[in-house]
Amino acid sequence: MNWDETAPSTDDAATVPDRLVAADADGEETAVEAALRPKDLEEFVGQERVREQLDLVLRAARARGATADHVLLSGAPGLGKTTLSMIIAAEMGVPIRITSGPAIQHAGDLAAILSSLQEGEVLFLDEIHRMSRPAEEMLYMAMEDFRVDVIVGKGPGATAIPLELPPFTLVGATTRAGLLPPPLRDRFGFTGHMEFYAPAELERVIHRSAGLLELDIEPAGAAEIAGRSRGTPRIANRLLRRVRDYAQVKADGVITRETAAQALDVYEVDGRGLDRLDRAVLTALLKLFGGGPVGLSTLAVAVGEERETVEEVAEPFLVREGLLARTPRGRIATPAAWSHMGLVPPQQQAGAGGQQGLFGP
Ligand SMILES: Nc1ncnc2c1ncn2[C@@H]1O[C@H](COP(=O)(O)OP(=O)(O)OP(=O)(O)O)[C@@H](O)[C@H]1O
Repeated sequence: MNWDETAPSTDDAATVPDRLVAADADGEETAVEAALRPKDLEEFVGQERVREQLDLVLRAARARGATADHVLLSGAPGLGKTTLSMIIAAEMGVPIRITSGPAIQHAGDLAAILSSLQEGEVLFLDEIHRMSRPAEEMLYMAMEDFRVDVIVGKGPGATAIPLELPPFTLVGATTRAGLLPPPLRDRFGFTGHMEFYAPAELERVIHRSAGLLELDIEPAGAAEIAGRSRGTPRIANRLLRRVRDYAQVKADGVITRETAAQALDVYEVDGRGLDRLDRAVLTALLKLFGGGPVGLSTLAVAVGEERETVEEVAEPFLVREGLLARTPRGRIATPAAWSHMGLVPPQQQAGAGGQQGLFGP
């Protein structure tokens, strides 16, 4: 494998340092993650539809003795896009080159990578939606005709020198498929959308990782971690490692439901996967603003965080979980938010004659 660069795989979103439930990989995690990556489609947990479709695409290409079609993988961070790209290369028996959109600032950067690919090689382009425009245009031709025009010189004297490329498979990954220009999207032969994982699937991921790390884990312990992992294997693996530390220091090393729950309580990741920031946002919304509606800026000031942090780091998960809603009048808490935080909505406290809330009595 060949790493062209190791730029962080975050979007432009605000980040909170050392957040245990962040879906992006932190710098030191890469090596640990590499050890836990499934090596083939058989080992890859969940994503049944994408897996089945991809299996057909790869088998057919192998049977024809051809290079596999270009593949676009979309989905949130930490769901396994990089892992799947490595599996594609492994299944096809070819090497893989890994780079990312932000690392390719000039068309020349891309030309250098493309011209050094081996025949059949997989080029994994993470965050493909963040590539520069000239590089993107060069990629169109490379994907379609396995050829690029390298521009030599400047101004009226500039000439385009055509460069033949070996056939290769581009695997593009994006958190936002909608941001890709249609001409680029159309050049992929197969698009797979990665979904968040069901708790039972995360349990399988956790058992598999526990096996590789030689940990003693009970099924109920795995279920407890899975329930707090926000549908994301990367978070599940990270929580597992923290629980392992706790079990080693505070218990006899065995990961039971109790050990897992106690460990994750220490790390302030609650039963539903909310962390300190998520809970602070909900607490302010419920206790200070009666469940809303309240404007984002006001909510951010109340929590003592930047507006972007609340909007980009905390809110997406709270919205996904059905705990918070964004409305034109501001943020509101849902009934589920009140019950998750163990609080009673004001209209219920006031009894039947009390003020009618947004969700009725
Ligand atoms: N389906 C899966 N089965 C088992 N483990 C998985 C699966 N998907 C992801 N993982 C594990 O989760 C971790 C993160 O996966 P990966 O790096 O592939 O995510 P990603 O979608 O590429 O994230 P990013 O977009 O942030 O780069 C890896 O350690 C990998 O082992």
